[in-house]
Amino acid sequence: MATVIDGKALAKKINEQTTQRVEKLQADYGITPGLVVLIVGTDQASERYVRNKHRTAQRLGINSIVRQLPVDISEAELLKIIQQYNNDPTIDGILVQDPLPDQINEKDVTRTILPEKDVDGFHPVNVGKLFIDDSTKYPVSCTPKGIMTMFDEYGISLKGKKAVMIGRSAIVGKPMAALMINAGATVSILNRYTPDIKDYTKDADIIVSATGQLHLLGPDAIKSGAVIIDVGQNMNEQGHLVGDVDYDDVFDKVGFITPVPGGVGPMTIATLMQQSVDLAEWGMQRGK
Ligand SMILES: NC(=O)C1=CN([C@@H]2O[C@H](COP(=O)(O)OP(=O)(O)OC[C@H]3O[C@@H](n4cnc5c(N)ncnc54)[C@H](OP(=O)(O)O)[C@@H]3O)[C@@H](O)[C@H]2O)C=CC1
Ligand SMILES: Nc1nc(=O)c2c([nH]1)NC[C@@H]1CN(c3ccc(C(=O)N[C@@H](CCC(=O)O)C(=O)O)cc3)C=[N+]21
Repeated sequence: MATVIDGKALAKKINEQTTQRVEKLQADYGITPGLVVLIVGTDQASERYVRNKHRTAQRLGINSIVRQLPVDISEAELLKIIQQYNNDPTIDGILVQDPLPDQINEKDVTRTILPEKDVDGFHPVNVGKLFIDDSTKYPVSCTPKGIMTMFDEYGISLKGKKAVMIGRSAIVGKPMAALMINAGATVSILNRYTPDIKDYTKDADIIVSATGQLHLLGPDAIKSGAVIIDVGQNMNEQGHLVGDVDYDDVFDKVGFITPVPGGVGPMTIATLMQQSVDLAEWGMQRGK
């Protein structure tokens, strides 16, 4: 029998802790964590995620600012806006929502956000710290970090495990692989050119899938008792939100599985809130 990893319930628990931390920062130091989300253009899915983030932040007592920018904004203009928030002491975290239009080079954006305000953990300095498993405090991409919280909560150890990461993006695949390497797993990172992903997935103890491909994994692709973490957000043939994995078909075979919706998604948002407060606390400790 599979255990469902209930991301929604765990997110609620994390959000309660975050609320208490926000209250304490306010009571002890008169500080309210500030998060700014910049969204370029009017991608529907992006707008929905940003709305969710904004609502959650407000509920938790975080000062959340959402700025919708025109789809034809120049890169120079966007970088200037980021600089303004870099210099704004009321802002602790800056997030620029993916995807960005073609005229904007994502890496320029990533480099411009101060590492100390990089709530997504995308800045090269923070990515470098993750790869060297640095012992200081630094932000990490929220989706992979939230998945590590899920492993922890459900007593899933990575040490000595065979883990497969399907996808190699800067937001999910690479940082997730790094976290699993740091936790002692043996990690394979697959991409669209991997000739046959089953060669890897059928032996894996842990599979994290972040591809955005419907029906990527069925029961034939997985080992009995495997842990399945489904990051994908896809619309199926019936117009429902589903993951990369055929959930119902694999359910009886797996050990643990995250549902979509209600798995990784809510944990991404809870981790973003948690990390916004982390940045505010760390800033204060540095004597910002
Ligand atoms: N739940 C959440 O909180 C979040 C969900 N998502 C969702 O996760 C999915 C991935 O997002 P993101 O990482 O941003 O997407 P990207 O498009 O940046 O990356 C997708 C990755 O999947 C790989 N891939 C695509 N098809 C296959 C295949 N058939 N076999 C093996 N690898 C494949 C690509 O390979 P290649 O590099 O070779 O092109 C790429 O590395 C999306 O559905 C997105 O909506 C994303 C972020 C957060
Ligand atoms: N700079 C940046 N940082 C991000 O973290 C980032 C981004 N850009 N661009 C887009 C992706 C995607 N993403 C999601 C967040 C929450 C859900 C989520 O809450 N999903 C719900 C369903 C929500 C719904 O109803 O659509 C669930 O799975 O239960 C999904 C996806 C963050 N992203």
